[in-house]
Amino acid sequence: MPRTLITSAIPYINGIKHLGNLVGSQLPADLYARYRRARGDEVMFICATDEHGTPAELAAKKAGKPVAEYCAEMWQVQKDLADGFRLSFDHFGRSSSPQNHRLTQHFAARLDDAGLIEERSSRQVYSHADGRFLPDRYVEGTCPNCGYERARGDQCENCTKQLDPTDLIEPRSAISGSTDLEVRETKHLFLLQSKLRDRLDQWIDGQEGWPNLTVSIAKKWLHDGDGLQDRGITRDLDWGIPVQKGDDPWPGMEGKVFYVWFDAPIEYIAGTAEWADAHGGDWERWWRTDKGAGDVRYVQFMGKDNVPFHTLSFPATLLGSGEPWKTVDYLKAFNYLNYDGGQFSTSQGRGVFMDQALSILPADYWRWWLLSHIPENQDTEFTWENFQTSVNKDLADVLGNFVSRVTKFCRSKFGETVPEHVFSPDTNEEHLVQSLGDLHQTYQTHMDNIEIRKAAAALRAMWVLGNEYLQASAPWSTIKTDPDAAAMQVAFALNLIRFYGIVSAPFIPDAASTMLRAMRAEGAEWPDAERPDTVQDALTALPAGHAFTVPEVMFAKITDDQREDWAARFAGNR
Ligand SMILES: Nc1ncnc2c1ncn2[C@@H]1O[C@H](COP(=O)(O)OP(=O)(O)OP(=O)(O)O)[C@@H](O)[C@H]1O
Ligand SMILES: [Zn+2]
Repeated sequence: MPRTLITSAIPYINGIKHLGNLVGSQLPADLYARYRRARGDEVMFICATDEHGTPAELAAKKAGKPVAEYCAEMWQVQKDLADGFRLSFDHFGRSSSPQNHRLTQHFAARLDDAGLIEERSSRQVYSHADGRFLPDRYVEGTCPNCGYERARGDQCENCTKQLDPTDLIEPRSAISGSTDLEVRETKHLFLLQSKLRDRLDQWIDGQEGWPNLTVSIAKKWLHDGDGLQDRGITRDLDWGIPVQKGDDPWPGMEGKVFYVWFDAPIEYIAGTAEWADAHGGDWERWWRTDKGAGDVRYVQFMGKDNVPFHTLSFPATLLGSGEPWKTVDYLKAFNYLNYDGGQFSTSQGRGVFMDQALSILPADYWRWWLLSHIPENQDTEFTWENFQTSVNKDLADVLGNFVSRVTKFCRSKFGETVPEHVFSPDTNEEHLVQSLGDLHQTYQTHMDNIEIRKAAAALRAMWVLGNEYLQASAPWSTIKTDPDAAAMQVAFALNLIRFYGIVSAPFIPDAASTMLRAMRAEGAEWPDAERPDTVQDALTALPAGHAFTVPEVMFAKITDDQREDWAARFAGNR
């Protein structure tokens, strides 16, 4: 059985995620996980909260809670919202887990043994007004690379360059805004990424079929300017993974913790170990090529700003350890989703957030719009008009309407079972089988290649075919002259609902299970487009006499009043 390991960039703990975060990482990862499971793979789908670092400390302080307590609560909030969006993680872990402590300290020890860690006195920004060292992202200033004025000390979000706070022009404290900053000496561990540059370069060259966005970002930071820089991997903070060499103390590093970007990706592995401890499985067969992970295909999902960490920093940790760890096989990165003429922003509370979205509409409405408009090749924008149009057209008019018409018509004329009929395909049926077969093949290929917008377009086109078939065959007229033909048409259309229930499930899992439940066809298997006669077989799967029910309305249309109300309610900042 093929085995697929899937990870989504892990969401930071300090607040509820917006729809941009969702569509840039967790949601497409879920789409793919659901698809691979439907295709019969053994799947391990891991996500977690990213809990360390100053923003968590500050958010806890603001909430008046100890940071550990705050993180535990926010983990639950994020977990519940993930469930609400039907994100089918095998495990939703926490980067603060004991498993991650152990693994992070283990990797640091291995890297040190390999001569890839060096203790350096570094100069760090101390803020007199705040009475503390300022970690990277709490120093803001102008990017030396592109001139963006709100660059953070760890990275410029405008040009994606990884920065050190001391690189910034006109630095200021992001906590207090104070410019009364002083650079002080403090000792830190550095990962000698520069020594790994050639190995990383070869490793990237050895990858087949990586998307352009991924390769170009990686190559840029590998070669531009001075090339890949050594990276400080420790911080003067309280909340984090204590710096240790495996189980042993690290002399001189007392009181320091690992930098959040060092421990966060290791949580992909630790999250699998958490899963194993909770469920009694073996995590190493997913992660160690010497322990059975040789046949695993590992796919990562993330927004573009995370690409350097996943193509360079995390692989540096894995390769540098000298141990046979599984590295990523395919890395799917996304551009940004913007919100109504501007950017989504967690800090400014701009946009629609996951809890708000679910408070106004069920998950499938959002999943469909987000996935069919995912910022795959360029940034895209959420507007309420566009959202209303897509939902009303694709989900209500096309798919929902088809299911409703077919099931209600059958109930009124033949009762709630597939009518007795002889399958004698006429031109309409032959056309449908042919066209649906072609589209299904296209759909499957795009899903295999993780071309999400193209896959959504093919799925939508398959739904449209159902309505076209109904219009062309017109069983409500046929029944007056040729009841046998009408019975066959209705039976055919009921089978189409079952087919839609199967193939739509990765995108709209709730509506898909409504369709399959209504057709009493739960557990129906994916029709493999590669097999001959797949569609024809699928469209004759429900035999005469098979009972069904008429489902509740699957999708309500969004009214103009609702659209205006929501646009007003979610304008401005949270
Ligand atoms: N507008 C966006 N569109 C698509 N993906 C995004 C967007 N903003 C962030 N992401 C991605 O969301 C994932 C989770 O992000 P994370 O929780 O770390 O928040 P973040 O990157 O700090 O975003 P923000 O600054 O808006 O809080 C990351 O993979 C990131 O690349
Ligand atoms: Zn920049």
